[in-house]
Amino acid sequence: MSDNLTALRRDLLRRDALVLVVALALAAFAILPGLGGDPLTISRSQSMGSIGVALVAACGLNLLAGHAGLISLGQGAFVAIGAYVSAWALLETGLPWPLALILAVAASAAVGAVLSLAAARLSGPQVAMITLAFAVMVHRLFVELEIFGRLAGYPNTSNHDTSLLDPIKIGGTALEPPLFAGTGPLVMLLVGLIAVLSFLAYRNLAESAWGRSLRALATNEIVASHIGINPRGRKTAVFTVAATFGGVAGTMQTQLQAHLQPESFTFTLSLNLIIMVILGGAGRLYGPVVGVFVLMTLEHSHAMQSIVEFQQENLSDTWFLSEEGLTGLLLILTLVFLPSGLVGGAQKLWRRFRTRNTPAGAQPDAESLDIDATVRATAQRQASCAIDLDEHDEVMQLRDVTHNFAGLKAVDDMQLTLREGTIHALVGPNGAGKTTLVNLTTGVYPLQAGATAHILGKHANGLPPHAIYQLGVARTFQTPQLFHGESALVNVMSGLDAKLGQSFIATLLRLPKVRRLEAEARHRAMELLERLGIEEHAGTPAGELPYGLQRSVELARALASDPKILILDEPAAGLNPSETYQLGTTLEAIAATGVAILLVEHDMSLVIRVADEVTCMERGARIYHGDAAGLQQDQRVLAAYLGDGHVTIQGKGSRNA
Ligand SMILES: Nc1ncnc2c1ncn2[C@@H]1O[C@H](COP(=O)(O)OP(=O)(O)OP(=O)(O)O)[C@@H](O)[C@H]1O
Repeated sequence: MSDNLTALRRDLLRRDALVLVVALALAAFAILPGLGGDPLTISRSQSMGSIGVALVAACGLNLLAGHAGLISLGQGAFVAIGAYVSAWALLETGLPWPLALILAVAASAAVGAVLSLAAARLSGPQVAMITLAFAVMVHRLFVELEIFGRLAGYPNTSNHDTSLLDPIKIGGTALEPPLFAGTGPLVMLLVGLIAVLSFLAYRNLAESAWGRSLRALATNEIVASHIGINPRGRKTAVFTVAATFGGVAGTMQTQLQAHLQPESFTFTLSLNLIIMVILGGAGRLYGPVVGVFVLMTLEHSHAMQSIVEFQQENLSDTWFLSEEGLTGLLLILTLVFLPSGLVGGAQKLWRRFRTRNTPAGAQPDAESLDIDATVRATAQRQASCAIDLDEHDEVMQLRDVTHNFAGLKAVDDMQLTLREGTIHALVGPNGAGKTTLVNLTTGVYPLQAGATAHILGKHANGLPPHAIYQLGVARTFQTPQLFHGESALVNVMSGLDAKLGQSFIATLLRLPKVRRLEAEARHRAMELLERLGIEEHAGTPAGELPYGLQRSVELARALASDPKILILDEPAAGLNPSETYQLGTTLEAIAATGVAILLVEHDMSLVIRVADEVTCMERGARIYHGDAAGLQQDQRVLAAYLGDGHVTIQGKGSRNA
């Protein structure tokens, strides 16, 4: 354990050091040439400034599109709003410059929040469409609005040699816009500083429980809501955050250009930003940094222009790909050959290199046991330990629950009670309605009028999955639903993130409390992995783990929130006998800590071995409720489920199920 923790700590320190190096490199890139005394050339300032602007906008976009999976084609519109509103506020309102910039960023954020109210209801291509329409609308708005000078731009002057914007002053020193004064190192200082601070804020969000929740949302909304994330609330938040980064980029653009033209903010800007994110690696921390530098270097080094000229000279001077066409081609090639972008591709290579050079870790114990003999021996030992269910408090009561799917009665007037510290098995033939009942219990489907659900003394009718999670209910799924790109450790951490109670501002600033909670969450997740015997796989991406281990990671994630009620949907499916036996032992150990377990399962040897109480369903209705011994004698159960040839296994039994 301590070795693992030390390795984790070392890994964290390495990541922190890398962030610091990147931030310093960004700062040096933006600031040093200006402070060296050499006047910045106009084109140099333009290149460096535009890289800073694009970086900030792309970082925000990566949170939205890369981490949360909401592809936005409208990030350029928020840059436009930030730029125009900051120019207007500097010129017209007489506000001190910091307030003028804050006003502009707030305007972008507010518009983003309004747009998110619509976008948060949607997903996938619909979000892309809505943001595309928004980008076109905003561009047209700045083309049409008299106050912003229409096509002539803003401020509306034909004399572009001097800026109409009052230069920003810091301590009496004016920050001349470099395009006009030719140098403007202080402007570059300000722009560089904003870029670095924005990058750090982006990193703080991405590398936190908040960032993990975005990636969970992107992978599977239903699963995310079962680990306490409110999908709509989180989508609204990330939309607003991305718009805020866009607004910040816009205020930087104003400082660099001083004269704004609508043509700088066409849909192409939004398209370029999403290309940068995808090229660098959507959802990867350094994706936007790499994407912005590569694409902008290609543009500013005139490499693109050279390729266009090459085509014209050697192929055809009428049929050739323009610079924009080449950028589009780059996007297509990236999506086809490098879907995880340059950073993702490099990480994959690195992992392959490391696995090749690391001795294989111990595999799970595949030693085959004589399960039948073991089960019978355990069952006989336990038969004498029948428990008195009345001594265990009820923690969940479901009454009169019915659910129809387009005329099919999947659940028919079901009753179910779970008791603290006991295992209640829910069995029945395929299609009996077990999973539907679980989904009704955890809020995936609403309960019909007349049904009641009480969970830990609270009325739970109408509560969505994330609210049911907060009551103390955790679940697993019929097929393991892990976040495949994340390590096993991060998957387990995500199970307790919603309970950490980290505020957004504290996360943004990475306050000491956040760092402490993050370390504790890691520690707790490692403990759980160790408890399930899979700690050596902590750093492996969940998607690369064998099926049985994925089930264990999912169980650890469910346990991470310290649930009072644990619902497991066919946890033994796909496990070998040895793994199933270990699972049974684990479930008994969990129940012994006071957790109520609802076990949906077809493996009768497991059910009979561990269940204190059994409910059998057929065609949506309850046909049996009692102990495991009674289940095997019940004529309806034998006819509908177990079959006449069922060999009776002795189980735990209970005195009054
Ligand atoms: N989303 C859905 N839309 C329509 N019908 C559904 C839906 N989900 C389940 N059903 C139907 O409802 C019935 C109950 O299905 P459910 O998955 O709850 O059964 P189950 O007991 O969990 O089965 P299994 O043991 O195979 O998992 C089945 O007839 C199934 O086809």
